[in-house]
Amino acid sequence: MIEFRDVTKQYPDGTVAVDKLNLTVDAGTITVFVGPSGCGKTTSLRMVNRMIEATSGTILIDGKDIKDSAPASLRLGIGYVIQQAGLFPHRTVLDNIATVPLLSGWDKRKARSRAAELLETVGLPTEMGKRYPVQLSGGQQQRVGVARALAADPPILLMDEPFSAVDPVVREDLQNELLRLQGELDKTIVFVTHDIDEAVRIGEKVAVFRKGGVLAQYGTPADVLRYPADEFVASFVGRDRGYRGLSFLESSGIAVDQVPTATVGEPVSGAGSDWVLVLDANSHPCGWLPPNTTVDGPLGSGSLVAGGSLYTTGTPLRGALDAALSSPASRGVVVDSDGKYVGVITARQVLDEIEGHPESVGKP
Ligand SMILES: Nc1ncnc2c1ncn2[C@@H]1O[C@H](COP(=O)(O)OP(=O)(O)OP(=O)(O)O)[C@@H](O)[C@H]1O
Repeated sequence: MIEFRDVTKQYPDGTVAVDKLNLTVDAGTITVFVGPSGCGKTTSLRMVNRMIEATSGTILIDGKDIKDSAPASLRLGIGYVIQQAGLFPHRTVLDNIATVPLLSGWDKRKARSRAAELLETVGLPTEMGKRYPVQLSGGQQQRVGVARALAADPPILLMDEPFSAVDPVVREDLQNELLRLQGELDKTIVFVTHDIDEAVRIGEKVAVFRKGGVLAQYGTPADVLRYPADEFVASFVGRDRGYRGLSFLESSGIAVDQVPTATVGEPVSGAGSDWVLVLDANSHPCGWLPPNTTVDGPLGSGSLVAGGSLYTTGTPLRGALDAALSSPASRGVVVDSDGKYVGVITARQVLDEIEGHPESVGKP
């Protein structure tokens, strides 16, 4: 657990970067500091490992004032990941990852074998260990940066805009990877970003900062989206916050309808005036047959119109709305957790479900 108690940082030129910050980061969670540029996120983060010293106030880690630990020994328990990974260009990937274990006195063999293990943990092939950072893509470098921060198995990980230099697709991969890793490692992670989408995606708690290093709101992503504390937070999280909030609204009991179905490889009995949903032999949806399509003989996949996205029961309603809106038949296909067809829903049904939900988005 990390506690900020009345923490203020004023730089020598008089800039107050962080103003009386009070906040507790729970152990084993991902807490995201988010806010516009210059609002004190990085300064707050770097005060935790004493790369920046607070002007006043106290920071406690597991109840212990960080000022009572020498910065070098404090940092052994705190991994640090920065934008563009910050790898040493003249060291191989393996030696980059082994940096902290070597500094802590491990022998070279043990440090390298730990590094090889970590490459795998972050989803990179071991052969990559021999390469130099310049021979890796941006996303791969970021993974190495994460591996390096994890090398000494620190309980705390500080991540400063770690994924902001990669393209959106790689970024999503890295976010998923971080969530997967956290499921296994259970670290206390503080993650800085200026991107609200990233914040609500990966944060269990989100701290929204405003200019002058003032904490505007601290809560779960769902709370920040549904009940922004003030106008600043409301405008920072954006006008589509209602739609984003659907990410947190789940429905296990949404009522579904049925449509005519056909199976690939079998004859279609009596094409009618409605869309026909085509399934494979295991009941997984493959696509749609438009109304009044005649099929001679067994149904091949060539005559199908691609389906929209699928909605898995029990997952957030945002997926249900997307399935309904992206379906050529104007009905979203609902599947169970094994991907088997359950039924269909219209956008209207999803909206009715949202409106009837006690936690409905935007309703206090
Ligand atoms: N060494 C410094 N000397 C003086 N002012 C500084 C120094 N470092 C940061 N600042 C100022 O402190 C404020 C907070 O900066 P900080 O880097 O913590 O913000 P941030 O929210 O992380 O911003 P960004 O998203 O742009 O990185 C800014 O106004 C910045 O200009």
